[in-house]
Parts: sequence; C-alpha cells; structure tokens
Amino acid sequence: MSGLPVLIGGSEVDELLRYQDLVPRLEAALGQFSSRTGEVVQPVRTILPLEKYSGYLGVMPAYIPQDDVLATKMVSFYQRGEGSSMPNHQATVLLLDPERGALQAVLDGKAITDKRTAAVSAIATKLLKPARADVLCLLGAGDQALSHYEALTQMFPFKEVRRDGRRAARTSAVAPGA
Ligand SMILES: NC(=O)C1=CN([C@@H]2O[C@H](COP(=O)(O)OP(=O)(O)OC[C@H]3O[C@@H](n4cnc5c(N)ncnc54)[C@H](OP(=O)(O)O)[C@@H]3O)[C@@H](O)[C@H]2O)C=CC1
Ligand SMILES: O=C([O-])C1=[NH+]CCC1
Repeated sequence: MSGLPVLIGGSEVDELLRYQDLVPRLEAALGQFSSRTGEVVQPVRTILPLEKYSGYLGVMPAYIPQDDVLATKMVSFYQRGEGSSMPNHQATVLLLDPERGALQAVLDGKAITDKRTAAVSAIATKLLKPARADVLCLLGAGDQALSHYEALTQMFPFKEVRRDGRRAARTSAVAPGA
C-alpha cells in the first residue's frame, strides 16, 4: 500500500452524497447487477449472528469490472429495546485498489446505508408509481423514514406527507403533515 488510506467521516460523506448524483449512479449499477453478462460481481451477503447482543454483522463485498471499483461494506445491526439511545445500524465501507488489493479509503457507511436504501426505493417508485399518487406515507419515524422522506420529496412533488412512529423526538425531522 502506498500511503495511508483516506478517511472520510460521516458528516463529510453525508455532505458529498447527494441524491441527484446517487440516484442515476445507482440506477446504472442496478442495471449492471441485473444483467446476465456478470457486469457486477457481488456474492450473497455474509451474515454473522451475534445472538448474545441480538445483533448481526453483515459483510458485503462487490466488484464492478467496467468501472474497476472494488469495495466492501461491513454493517452491524441490532434489535434495540424501546427507548434505547444506542444506534441500531452502523456501517463502514472499504474501498480497495482492485489491481493490488490495497486499501484506498475508509468511509463511514451510515449515511451511505441510509441514502442508498432510500435511493433504491426512489428508483422503484419512479418506475412503479401511478401518476395520480400524490400522498407519501412513511411507516416508522427512524433513520430510514428520514432518508426516504428526503429522497422521495426531492424526486417527486407530493401534495402531502403522512407518517406514523412512536418516537416523538425523531419526528421533528419530518414535520407533521409536511
Ligand atoms: N435493506 C437495507 O439496505 C436496509 C434496511 N434497513 C431496515 O429498515 C428498517 C428501519 O431501519 P431504521 O430506520 O434505520 O431503524 P430505526 O430504529 O431508526 O427506526 C425504526 C422505526 O420503526 C419504528 N418501530 C419499531 N418497532 C415498531 C413497532 N413494533 N410498532 C411501530 N413502530 C415500530 C420505530 O419506532 P420508535 O421510534 O417509536 O422506536 C422507528 O420509528 C429496519 O428493519 C432495518 O433493518 C435499514 C437500513 C438498510
Ligand atoms: O444492507 C444493509 O445495509 C442492511 N440491511 C438490513 C440492515 C442493514
């Protein structure tokens, strides 16, 4: 490895990763993944159960030969008790040089996970949403609800957003009836 890997923290990732860039890139990557010609090499995610802590560690490597991009995500996720202040998901993305296998960058993967998941929903919504559907309903009011709210309201002109969710403090991010 020549030099140390670049470290990109959560707030920087969050700032750099914009839906208007992410959505078209992801749509292209999903097309590559679905192609029969093996344009994306992505084995099934390995899940390590952490029974003692009601959690899991997932390891998710992928390689896109066309773009010569090699990366892996490690994501931990837990069943947290109601009222717990511990995060339920945390993630790290490692970017490697595919030719040498050297580590190039370590990225905080929380915003990547939140935004990627919402962006895929937004792509599916673009393909499936009837034109007359103009009310967005969010179930839950956690991190995914917030990222889905951001992605979907940036992409579609909803007349109304409805949401449920038990955690009142979290809902301030999604204004009632906003
Ligand atoms: N496919 C993917 O890539 C990803 C999938 N996920 C999945 O998405 C889901 C949401 O994740 P995330 O937003 O990060 O989680 P959060 O913990 O941030 O939010 C979960 C929400 O669900 C609500 N909730 C939980 N249990 C109940 C219940 N029994 N009745 C009503 N509401 C309930 C919580 O309410 P309250 O606030 O009151 O606790 C909270 O609003 C999870 O299942 C997660 O595993 C997440 C990331 C990536
Ligand atoms: O793919 C992912 O990042 C996750 N899937 C379920 C929880 C987190």
